[in-house]
Amino acid sequence: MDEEQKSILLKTSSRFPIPPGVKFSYGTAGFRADALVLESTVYRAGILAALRSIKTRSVIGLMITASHNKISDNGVKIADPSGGMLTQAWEPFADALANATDSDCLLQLIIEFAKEESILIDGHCRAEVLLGRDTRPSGESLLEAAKQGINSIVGSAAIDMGILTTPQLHWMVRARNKGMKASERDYFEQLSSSFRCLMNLVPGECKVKGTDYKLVVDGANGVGGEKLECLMNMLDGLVIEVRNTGKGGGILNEGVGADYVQKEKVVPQEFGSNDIGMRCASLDGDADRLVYFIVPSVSSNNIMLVDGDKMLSLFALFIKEQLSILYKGVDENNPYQARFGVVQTAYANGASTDFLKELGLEVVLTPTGVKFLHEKAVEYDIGIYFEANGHGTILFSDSFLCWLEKRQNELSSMSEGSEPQKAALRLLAVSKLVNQAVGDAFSGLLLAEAILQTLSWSINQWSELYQDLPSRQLKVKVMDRTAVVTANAETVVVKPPGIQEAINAETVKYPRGRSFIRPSGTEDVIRVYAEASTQEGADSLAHSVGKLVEQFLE
Ligand SMILES: CC(=O)N[C@H]1[C@@H](OP(=O)(O)O)O[C@H](CO)[C@@H](O)[C@@H]1O
Ligand SMILES: [Mg+2]
Repeated sequence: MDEEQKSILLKTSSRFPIPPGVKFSYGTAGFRADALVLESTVYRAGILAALRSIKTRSVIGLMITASHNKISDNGVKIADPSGGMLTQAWEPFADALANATDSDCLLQLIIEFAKEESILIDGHCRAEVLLGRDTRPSGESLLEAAKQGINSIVGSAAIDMGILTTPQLHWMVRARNKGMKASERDYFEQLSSSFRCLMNLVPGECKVKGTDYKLVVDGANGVGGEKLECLMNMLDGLVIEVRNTGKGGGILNEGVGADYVQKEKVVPQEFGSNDIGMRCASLDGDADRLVYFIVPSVSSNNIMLVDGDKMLSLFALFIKEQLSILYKGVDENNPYQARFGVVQTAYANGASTDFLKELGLEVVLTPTGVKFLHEKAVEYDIGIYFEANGHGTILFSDSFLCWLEKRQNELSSMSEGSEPQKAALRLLAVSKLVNQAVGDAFSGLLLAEAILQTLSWSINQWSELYQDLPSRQLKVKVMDRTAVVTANAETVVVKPPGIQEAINAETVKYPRGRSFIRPSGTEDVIRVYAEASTQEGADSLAHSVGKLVEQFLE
């Protein structure tokens, strides 16, 4: 590193001193904290993104968002060249950078890391970082900090893509690195044209018309509502009404949004008795999560939730069905045996896991956080992953897609319009509709809508795929959440000693009881999950385990 580069880093970093007494950690989904303490972190994440771009000789993404967190929080996460999350191998460097106490330490860290990773910071390797942010008011000044971080590595370009959903930015990074068109318009085009393709394949007798079949979407008062309004104007065969777009004065994630709806299981604001029985959906603050719900009656505020597990189940069922139709037309000696797998976390409702296994699917568990689920899902030809909260996607391997294209061409010349050919076309359309970089509420929504129409199902039929086991989630505030250490995809606590035995002793008291705890990676809390055969049982188990957390961690 030459002297000029060093002095630029020293000078710019001195403008972003780290706040005293805060420890930053690249958690489940990047750095998150009160926006007031984040400028130095975002500036440093900018440096990291530029270095990652030089190292990988690819375009990198930097997204400023705190998703479902409250509006005063913000956060930053990095998208790798594939469009997926930053490689976990760089997380310790991200932590070290964010916590470096002053400019000299920061410079030293960068020099050492660049040496270790053989990153040549000489101004000749050009770095390119795409920037996106959600609608949080703190986003603009944090964006400026990110730009300064990126620009402090000589030869780097920061490209502001404006206000975006998280999945849009990840999609753009992936598209750029694949040499494809990567504007927001291209993203909307890809989604709307693959949706059109699926809708054109809906059997004639299943086609529904008119506004009776309207979908009502809660936009969480965030970026998702605004962007969905753009997308829906490009869609045929689906009527969407968006509420909580953020324009009506509502506050981001306050009493609205997918996280609120899924965790509290109550009606979001602006929804009520007029919506009884309607198909409703809720996005989270950066539109990478989606859940569906129904308002069942006026008498209570409760909803009937169709969560990520049920979305996963619908998608898995549909894909399995299309594969079996497709294979019917394949030469027995030469079928492509697609490896089809499902990835969930410990938060998946036990009933969903049973359902998926009964379908004959391979189900694996990973720790919470898309980075873990995604990493596992890419091992399959078709890997579906979903968190119960509605974050997930379906990944297709290149080799399977290549075979599928070829097979589709054969089928169209041999038996145009046959069921196997339609199945091939549907699977190809799904691979384009579904964001291959990261979970995307818009992809999920359009796929769910297309499948419901193809099967001619109501949301009630979907919901009845299986009966959720009653569950409850709680958060417990403790002195030090890192005192809880888990293993086996977070299903067992190994520290503090003794707590797992105490949790077991509580759990056995409840029929179909299951409970686990883990430190949150996005909030300063310990999360408690409990499941049992009755709601009272789940509530009481969660409560008792919450008490254990207090006892063991005070
Ligand atoms: C129980 C739960 O919903 N946890 C969420 C939440 O992570 P925590 O580490 O639990 O705070 O935010 C993550 C990022 O959005 C998401 O991936 C994850 O599923
Ligand atoms: Mg989110």
